[in-house]
Amino acid sequence: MKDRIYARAEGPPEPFRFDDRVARVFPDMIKRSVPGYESILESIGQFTRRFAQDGTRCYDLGCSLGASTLAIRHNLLAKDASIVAVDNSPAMVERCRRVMDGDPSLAPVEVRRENIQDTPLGNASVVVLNFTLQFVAPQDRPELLGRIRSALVPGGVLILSEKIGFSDPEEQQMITDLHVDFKRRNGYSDLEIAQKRQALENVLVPWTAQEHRDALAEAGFGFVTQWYGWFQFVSFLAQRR
Ligand SMILES: Nc1ncnc2c1ncn2[C@@H]1O[C@H](C[S@+](CC[C@H]([NH3+])C(=O)[O-])CC(=O)[O-])[C@@H](O)[C@H]1O
Ligand SMILES: O=C(O)C(=O)Cc1ccccc1
Repeated sequence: MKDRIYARAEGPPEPFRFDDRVARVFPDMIKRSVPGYESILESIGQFTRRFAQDGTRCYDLGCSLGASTLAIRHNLLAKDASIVAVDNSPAMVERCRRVMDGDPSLAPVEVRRENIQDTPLGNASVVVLNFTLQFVAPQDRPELLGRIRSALVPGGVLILSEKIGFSDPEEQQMITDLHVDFKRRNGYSDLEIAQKRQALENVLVPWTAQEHRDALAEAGFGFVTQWYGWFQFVSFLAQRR
């Protein structure tokens, strides 16, 4: 279904929430808003093949409708491995469960409706935060990254995709303008783009790439690389050494 959530002017928009209205149009919304989204999913599958270990768990934190969960599931070659997908939005979790039930692959998946800040984590070889950490309050991010690092087995990885910010205002403006062009080309009107930007203010709080690197190092990840970047949408691969 097509995303028309911000198509009409109805006064100042409410803060963005992952409610039923968003869940219904989410695949269309994320594809038209995040450049390279589908390539990132493909790479999450590739990383799962390389890093998932026998007898461990893979976590998809902030799973929405389970697109990353399926990328993991379809590439989970490790023996006795299972998947835990977590999201705190009832509308997303309900739909995600249906997606998993309708998928024929055999790897066991548990979908939990929980806050990723208190969901239990352990014996993990692959953890995915695909555009989720950006919605956690910045002051709470270090603790979550520390818990993820502690839950990983040696050699285990975190795939962390985020919309980042830039400390140089000129760079921030240029990248924002290029992203607006991208959204326009994907059929969003200037009104839709402006209203969504307002709705996301103080809800999606971007860190800079350096803030991400510092927090990952502080959490104890021994290796970090930014393997993906298109405009302000980037992804890091961080490994427990
Ligand atoms: N504290 C939290 N606890 C649990 N869930 C949360 C929390 N905060 C946000 N969420 C959930 O994180 C998801 C973020 S969308 C992820 C896309 C997906 N990863 C994908 O690969 O398609 C990204 C985006 O919309 O830009 C939403 O479903 C929220 O309910
Ligand atoms: O649309 C945007 O401008 C974004 O930053 C990406 C996005 C995609 C889906 C939900 C929230 C934000």
